Amino acid sequence: MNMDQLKRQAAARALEEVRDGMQLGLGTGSTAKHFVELLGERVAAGLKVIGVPTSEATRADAERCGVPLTTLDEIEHLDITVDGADEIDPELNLIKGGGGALLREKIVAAASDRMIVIADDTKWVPTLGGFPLPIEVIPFGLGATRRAIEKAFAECGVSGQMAVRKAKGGDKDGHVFVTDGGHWIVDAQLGRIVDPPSLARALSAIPGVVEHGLFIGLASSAVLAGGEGIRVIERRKPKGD
Ligand SMILES: O=C(CO)[C@H](O)[C@H](O)COP(=O)(O)O
Repeated sequence: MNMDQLKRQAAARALEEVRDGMQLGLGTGSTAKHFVELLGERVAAGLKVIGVPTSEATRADAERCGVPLTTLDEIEHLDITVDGADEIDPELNLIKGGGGALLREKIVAAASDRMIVIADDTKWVPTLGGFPLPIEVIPFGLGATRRAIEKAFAECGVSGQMAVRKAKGGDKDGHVFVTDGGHWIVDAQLGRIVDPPSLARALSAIPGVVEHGLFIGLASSAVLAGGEGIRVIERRKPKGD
């Protein structure tokens, strides 16, 4: 089974948790796209749900698949968000933002009763940090923000190269990548993040940082698809801890 088939399997398993009448957060990325497509098939067969997309790309996919959409201004809470991840550790802390949608993804996950992470099992790691940590920043004063980020890294026992993300492919190829919110992303190659909650707090305190890709205490469960089948890992602590 190839990687794409594994991603679709994980998405199909998460879909089993969806019930009639649910309000859903719809994640971003190639795995979440499978979920949106499979959800669209169920909607066509009569399932009544409504979704909040975490990016303009997911909005377009959901519209194409016939999934009705709303916003967090129109509804008060979400039952489940289903989203992918770039890395997942045994505490179900995540690195997200490889697709650049981390800000909306975090807002939507935080507004949900449950966040189900779907992934192929290569995303499961003992310690976060192999994947470059995306940090969404305001372009104004970027030099000062980068220095503050470096200081936060040093205080949290990590270090590594930072690079402003560039768009790959399409008509924006090679230009600075701009998020749906109009911000930039700095990717930090940290290697090993010894204390993700401390680093998350330190980065959140920097004025020029809009959001970062450390999702701490947000995921309720992870559905991991691999060559030997599907593993579902439940978070032990309550959401938010
Ligand atoms: O965080 C994300 C987008 O901002 C994605 O969920 C993450 O990058 C995983 O993507 P994929 O399912 O394509 O591997």
